[in-house]
Amino acid sequence: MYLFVDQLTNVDFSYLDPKRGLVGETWLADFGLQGALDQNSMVCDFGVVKKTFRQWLDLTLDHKLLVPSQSPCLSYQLNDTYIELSWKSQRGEMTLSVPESAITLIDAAEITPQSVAHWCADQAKKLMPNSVSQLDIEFNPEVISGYSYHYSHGLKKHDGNCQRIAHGHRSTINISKNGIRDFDLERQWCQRWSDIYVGTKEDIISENDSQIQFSYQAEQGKFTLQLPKHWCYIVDTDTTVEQIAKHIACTLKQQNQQDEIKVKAFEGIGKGAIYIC
Ligand SMILES: Nc1nc2c(c(=O)[nH]1)N=C([C@H](O)[C@H](O)COP(=O)(O)OP(=O)(O)OP(=O)(O)O)CN2
Repeated sequence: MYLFVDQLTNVDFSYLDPKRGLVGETWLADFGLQGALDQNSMVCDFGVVKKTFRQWLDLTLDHKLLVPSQSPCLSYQLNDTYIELSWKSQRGEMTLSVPESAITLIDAAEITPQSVAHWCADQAKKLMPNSVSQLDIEFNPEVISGYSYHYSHGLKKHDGNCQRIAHGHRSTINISKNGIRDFDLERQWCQRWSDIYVGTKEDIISENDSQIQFSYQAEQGKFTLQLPKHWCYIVDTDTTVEQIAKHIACTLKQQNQQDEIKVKAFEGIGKGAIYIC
């Protein structure tokens, strides 16, 4: 018998890519289980399936940086409970030092929905009863009819995992001018923010013509990230979605002073903030 749970949860994370560098991403997770029926005539109780895999994905992928451990772009070392790594992509080089818990090493040459699903199914199969003979996982991006952008960031004041300096999202945005959706502005913003690191000015500890280094101490430890300047967009505030919506709206207002600008900024899927000015 085959049991499925579509869109069991979604995961928000960043990953290292050989061409794009640091990429913020959001995927929906579908699960499938092949197995014999138990004494309750079930392959496995839906409640158990959902709770088990949601918790496991929260611990393993959500708000983490996924690193393909077999990639030639990667070099890394573990120092006690910290990981230090360097990533040489076609777009430039990035270095990072973070608590080990902020990283998941995926045993693959590249991060793709398929490689991560394959790795996760291997790891998570043992969480199911022996009567389950096969676990299938599929990751898919949300179907977005308009434009979207991929961003990474870290919220040093967050008391949960959003404090990690390189986690991210794939998000859409709705921009209206005087009550009418302006798809051209949405396109422009999403092009500007494709594969961007949105950094907070006060977290910059050094900067030269080509590189920016961010560092902060948060509850989980010290986070340090050095990136090519052209991967970054710097704001004066924290990078919560509330501040992002406000920043985008105010920037567009400066260029369109006679108009009312409304920005509905998403953080991942189905949530975000609205700012009107
Ligand atoms: N009001 C806000 N709350 C939170 C923000 C924010 O910008 N404004 N941001 C975050 C983090 O950036 C985080 O990445 C959000 O992801 P999310 O998946 O929603 O995190 P949760 O753990 O809260 O939700 P789960 O569905 O359990 O993963 C956090 N909060």
